[in-house]
Amino acid sequence: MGVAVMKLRNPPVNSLSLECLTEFTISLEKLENDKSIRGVILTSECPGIFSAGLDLLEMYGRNPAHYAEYWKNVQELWLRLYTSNMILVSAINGASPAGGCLLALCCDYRVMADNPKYTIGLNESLLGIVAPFWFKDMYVNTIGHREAERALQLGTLFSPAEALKVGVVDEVVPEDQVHSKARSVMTKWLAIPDHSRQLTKNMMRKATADNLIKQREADIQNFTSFISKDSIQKSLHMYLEKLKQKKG
Ligand SMILES: CCCCCCCCCCCC/C=C/CC(=O)SCCNC(=O)CCNC(=O)[C@H](O)C(C)(C)COP(=O)(O)OP(=O)(O)OC[C@H]1O[C@@H](n2cnc3c(N)ncnc32)[C@H](O)[C@@H]1OP(=O)(O)O
Repeated sequence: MGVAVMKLRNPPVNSLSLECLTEFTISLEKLENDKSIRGVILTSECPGIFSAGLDLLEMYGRNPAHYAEYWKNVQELWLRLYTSNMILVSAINGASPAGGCLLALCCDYRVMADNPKYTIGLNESLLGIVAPFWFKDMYVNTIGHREAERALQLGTLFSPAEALKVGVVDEVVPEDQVHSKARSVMTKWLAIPDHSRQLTKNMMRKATADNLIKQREADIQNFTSFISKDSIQKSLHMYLEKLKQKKG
């Protein structure tokens, strides 16, 4: 039926390393250029984890040129996903913090597994960092200004039930039905003529995408100088240590 399934596989936690981001972008571009493909289901092959988000090791202890290169690729993937002409449905089968949530938010429809261990949200503030304006814009577009304002400041990671209530996801289903539900949602979306759906999607998303496109270079500079600060590097160090200690 012209649907591809993209399975994220970068063990152990599907963090979006530079290599993973690049591969993701290339795969997406190939699908976009393949006229037989009308929809993509985005999911994970890592048990219990959709994606741990951006790779912290790409943002910690590196040099400014590396940060700039990394951020350019993060922007590129986001622009491709957010403005894709294809129907994107995410089958969220695990934890989905920060950049993981960002991937899901780019989709046209989000189905999440009903497992309270899985959480989703833009938790950047918990790391001592700030979600960039285009992460924020997309959050506002999805859950509204008030909910986004609160969730961004608190760095809220929502359980599936909470995520459904606030609108971060569209549907929560038993874990063993996530993929079948994503397929049935896709079937419904495929019934809509592509040209009218694509024009409508473009109308809804263009202003948000353009907001980044017109200031990509400045955004890279902002990221690079922000992430290079000693205080921010210290916060990231502490967060990484906390992740290590969690293991005991
Ligand atoms: C007003 C002006 C301001 C200027 C603004 C400028 C804008 C710039 C701001 C910068 C914004 C940057 C945006 C960032 C977005 C992100 O995505 S940041 C990443 C956020 N991710 C997380 O917080 C997730 C952290 N991970 C977890 O919570 C857990 O690992 C998990 C729930 C995903 C899985 O748990 P579990 O299965 O128990 O595995 P762990 O033992 O915790 O982890 C295994 C292994 O993986 C490492 N790891 C985990 N996450 C990451 C990651 N994101 N990146 C790199 N590595 C990660 C973890 O440390 C373990 O490593 P070791 O085995 O100990 O080596």
